[in-house]
Amino acid sequence: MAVSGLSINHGAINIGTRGSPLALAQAELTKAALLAAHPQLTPAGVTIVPIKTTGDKVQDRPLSEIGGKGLFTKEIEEALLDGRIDLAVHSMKDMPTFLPDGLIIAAMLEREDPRDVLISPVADSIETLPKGAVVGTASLRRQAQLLALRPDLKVQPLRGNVGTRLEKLARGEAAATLLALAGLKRLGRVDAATAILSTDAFLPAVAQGAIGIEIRANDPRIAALVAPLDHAPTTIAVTAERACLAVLDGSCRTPIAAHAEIFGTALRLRGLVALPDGTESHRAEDTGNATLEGAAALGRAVGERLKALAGPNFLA
Ligand SMILES: NCc1[nH]cc(CCC(=O)O)c1CC(=O)O
Repeated sequence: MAVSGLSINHGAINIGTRGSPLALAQAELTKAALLAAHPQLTPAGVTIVPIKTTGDKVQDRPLSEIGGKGLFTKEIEEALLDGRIDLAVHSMKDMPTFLPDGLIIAAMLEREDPRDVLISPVADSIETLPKGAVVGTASLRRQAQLLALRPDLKVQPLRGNVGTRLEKLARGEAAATLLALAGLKRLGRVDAATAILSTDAFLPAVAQGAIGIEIRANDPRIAALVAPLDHAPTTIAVTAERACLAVLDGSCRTPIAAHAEIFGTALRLRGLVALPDGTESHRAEDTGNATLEGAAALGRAVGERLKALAGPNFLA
């Protein structure tokens, strides 16, 4: 490692992350995992560096309108390429399908529960929401699946970090919202959940609940450091989901969901593409080998099936 004139920096590790409470909680989880895996590391030797991203600055418009994915990662990836940080901790759900040259996802922590939850002060399920009620969500995937179940509901954007959204809901800005259970768990706010939605009724986003660790592709020191943090079943499942997304990723305005599960040596992947208004959707499902190669092949196969089912205009 280079030693500059003033700062002697042998082995200090900088972890880049967004500054939201959820992102910081995920960075702390990663730091704790690093310290547990490497007794020679000290808490003072591992620094969490919060970085503001475009996605954090824009609060007034749906992210799908400003360019969707990448908005939460660009500035962090620049810091990684510059050497200001050594690893970046991301919600894999927010990661673009393709990474910039020179960066790789070197490890994924064990996935948290991938399901979505309903949060509502006025109803205990999607079915019992009042007719025509307003549901706050900026996610087209959630909007499409919700409107398929309840075409009478109105969907409005509800932005901000998880805490802000819960506050907006409590103030009556919407009758309900939908959030990832994983985020609530990591924030210690599972108490806010009204109902957990089964993956059969509500297919999760690609990689929902998974935390990825991104590093420079040419940094063997950091690669060795994060290797023990990788949870292979999570990486296999998320590889299948992201391979499916890569086939379909024509437009960030097309709602896409995909969820992979391991049963012994088998990997099952279910995928969905839908219109944002919920009036049309297509599902595909297949099973492959629960290996990295099997996952990539399965993801591509399910993606191609969905593409064929949906037709060219759908994904345009
Ligand atoms: N798009 C924001 C985002 N990115 C990751 C999570 C939750 C944690 C996860 O899915 O891993 C959330 C909030 C939400 O969708 O409720």
